[in-house]
Amino acid sequence: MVTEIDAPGSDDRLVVSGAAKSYGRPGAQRPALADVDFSMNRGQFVSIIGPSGCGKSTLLRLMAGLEHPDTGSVSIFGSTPAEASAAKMIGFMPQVPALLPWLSVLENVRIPLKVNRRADARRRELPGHRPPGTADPVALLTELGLADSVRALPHQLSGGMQQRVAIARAFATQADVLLMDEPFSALDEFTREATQDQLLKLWQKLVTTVVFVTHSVSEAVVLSDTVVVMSPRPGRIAAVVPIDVPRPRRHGLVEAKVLHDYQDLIRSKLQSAGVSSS
Ligand SMILES: Nc1ncnc2c1ncn2[C@@H]1O[C@H](COP(=O)(O)OP(=O)(O)OP(=O)(O)O)[C@@H](O)[C@H]1O
Repeated sequence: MVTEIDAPGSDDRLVVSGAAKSYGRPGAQRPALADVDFSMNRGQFVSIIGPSGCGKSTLLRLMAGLEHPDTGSVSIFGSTPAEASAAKMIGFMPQVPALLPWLSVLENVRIPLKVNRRADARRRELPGHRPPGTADPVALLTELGLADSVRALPHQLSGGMQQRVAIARAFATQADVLLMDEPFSALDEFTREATQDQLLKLWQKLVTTVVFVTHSVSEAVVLSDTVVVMSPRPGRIAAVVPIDVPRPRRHGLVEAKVLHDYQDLIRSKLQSAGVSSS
């Protein structure tokens, strides 16, 4: 059964159906993911939360086409992850910013724009794609508060600033879906909250679909339309929690209380799934 995260729509959904994945040599394989089903609509911000080792990154890699499920399938708006990846429909943001140290901030953001024409042509041929396009790197960096740092080298920036450069780079190609693997886990709380706000502003402005892996219950609640709770290894979808709170979510005591209630709900779902603490 596919867990619907929102109302169904034709090719405008990202769908994972019955995906299972094991690692290890034949005869000694250990399952990492078992029978994962869900679907989400274009433009949603969905977070995946679960205990360490439950397969969150594996699931993201299946969506990115970096690995293949042993059984089941993944559809990115009607295309396979391999097709979507070749057509640059997918942006991937890892835990570490992975900036090229010899290039300036601006040059780092421009890297994915040196996309060959073949990728643009492929994107036009696929169903459910956005028209190939780019966001202006300087405008993105300005939006992220880095207008004065465009000529700086990565080592001259703080960790939070480097992560913002990586966000700008991820948004630069206007990918249809951004897959983000714990991008803020190394940031201090203050920087993390500021960076979350900036990510949300760009997400709303550029109308991108985001799948965001995190260990943080509060981060998942404040960012997401829907939080997907995974059980311990082998990972399954234990619960899908829509966060029905208007945006922006940071202001006002009433909203803060609602957000805390959602955090409690997700913690209880994690406990029911067999996670001892979060
Ligand atoms: N390439 C691999 N080879 C062998 N085992 C792997 C490989 N990749 C992941 N695993 C195992 O699969 C399981 C799921 O890993 P994964 O990194 O997806 O979990 P995770 O939920 O993202 O963990 P964390 O929250 O700690 O980052 C883990 O037990 C991990 O050791």
